[in-house]
Amino acid sequence: MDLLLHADGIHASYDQRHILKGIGFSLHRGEILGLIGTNGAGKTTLMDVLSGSHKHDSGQLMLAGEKYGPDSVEEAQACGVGLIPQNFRLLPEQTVAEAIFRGTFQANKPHLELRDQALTLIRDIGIALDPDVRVGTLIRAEQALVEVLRMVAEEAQLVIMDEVAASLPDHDVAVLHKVLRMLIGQGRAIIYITHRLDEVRSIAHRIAVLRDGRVHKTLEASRTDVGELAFLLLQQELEDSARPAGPAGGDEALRVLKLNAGKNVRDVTFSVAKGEIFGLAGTHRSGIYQLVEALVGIHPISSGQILLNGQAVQIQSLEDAARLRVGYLSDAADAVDTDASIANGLRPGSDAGLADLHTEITQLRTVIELVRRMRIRTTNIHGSITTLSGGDRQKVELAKWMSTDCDVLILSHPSRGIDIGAKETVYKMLTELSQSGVAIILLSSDMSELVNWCHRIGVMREGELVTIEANANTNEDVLVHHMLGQKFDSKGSEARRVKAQEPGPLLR
Ligand SMILES: Nc1ncnc2c1ncn2[C@@H]1O[C@H](COP(=O)(O)OP(=O)(O)OP(=O)(O)O)[C@@H](O)[C@H]1O
Repeated sequence: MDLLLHADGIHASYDQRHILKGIGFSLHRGEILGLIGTNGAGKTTLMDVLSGSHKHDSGQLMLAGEKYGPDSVEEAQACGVGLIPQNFRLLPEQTVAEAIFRGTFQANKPHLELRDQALTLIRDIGIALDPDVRVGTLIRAEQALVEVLRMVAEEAQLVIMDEVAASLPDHDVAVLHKVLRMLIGQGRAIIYITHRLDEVRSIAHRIAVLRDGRVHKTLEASRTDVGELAFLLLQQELEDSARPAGPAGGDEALRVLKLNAGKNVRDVTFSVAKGEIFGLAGTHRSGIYQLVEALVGIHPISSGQILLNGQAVQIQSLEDAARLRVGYLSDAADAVDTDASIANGLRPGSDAGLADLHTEITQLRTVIELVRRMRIRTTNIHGSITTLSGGDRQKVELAKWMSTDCDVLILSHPSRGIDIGAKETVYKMLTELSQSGVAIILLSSDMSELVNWCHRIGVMREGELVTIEANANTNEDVLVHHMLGQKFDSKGSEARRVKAQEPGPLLR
């Protein structure tokens, strides 16, 4: 194969903190290199170096046989290197055609010409996207495809994808993978970062395991398995988490009665007990997001009732929800308060200025314990949240909600961006929280997570709650079947991501 990129002895740091400690690897045209590593291992830093947003201190990069070391994103782009970050940088008001050509030399062409070119690209790739719709109205899977098309329009030879599939359901991940295989068929190369080990095995040719700023090992994807990858990452076997045994059995904490919210939530009725973890599954257009947003007052309710501890309540804003002790962790990219320090982000109530010395010390002990337990990589808990890796920021946000005094806690994709080791901790903490009597509603696109973590799982499709499954009577395939409204048999969870090749709505 034709060598595209070679990295040798790459070192990089932030504020005197040595992050990359001599990275070496190579990448060929037509190849997908999976990159895995625990939170804070240095994956994003390495990608920032390659895509021109962070300068390395020493070491050598060669791209297509030439010395490479971009000083800016634009320079990297001109050399054929493009990055798709986890939080897409799309402007919601732009049309698909404008978004595809944004930042390219073609962006100033007349609208109709851009539209025709976008249509050709869309057709060549074989996906179903309307070039005239605004990107703000697309679901995340469609936005991911727009970002991929932007790479094609930029004529990127090396495409870097940083956790792009996080929080996408399996059938959308399968479509994305299909498009990526098409891109490498055209001679491009891809670096694919993910925390999902089954996914990386199904898409990558080789997998590089990054540990503490170094490439610890590179493996052929076809010759490894999830167990070996987990061991290489964590240096220990992954614990088998037991599925919740039996129903939660507490008194009712929340009851939702014939709730209607626009056309996306129709006649939804369910209840969640104290101490229960209640999962919610559904595609991006199923109405699950509007349902939870209606429960916390973000999305207006047209009719129906919400009862908390048997009392009917009106929740018209997030403030109402907080007053009624209903917490909500959304999975929106802008949810993290970037001005806060790590300690303040983790502190329950977090009004540090008013605390007496004793309270302050107790709170700091709690913060230090959380940092240790959740394996947050930091040398300074008073430093800004922005100095944390993406996964560690998510842990701070999650820990804050878990230590807030709520009766009902709604968590949307709580493990997004969190590595497999810390995921186990998250599950233990959620279990402890539910055992203390909190009712938890968990939205996830990861069916294994729902099955492993939840007492019962409700599935929404086309605005309706089509089933509520008791944990003991369900599995991932049954949930996907209800989500899509069609039979689905993956023959085992590890193959699920590879086999979900049914032409979904995204493919033509
Ligand atoms: N802007 C910054 N300033 C200071 N330190 C930073 C900054 N960005 C990242 N770091 C530190 O660099 C280390 C590596 O972070 P990086 O984001 O590369 O990790 P990662 O492997 O991508 O993690 P994740 O899986 O959580 O995304 C972390 O310990 C983080 O605290």
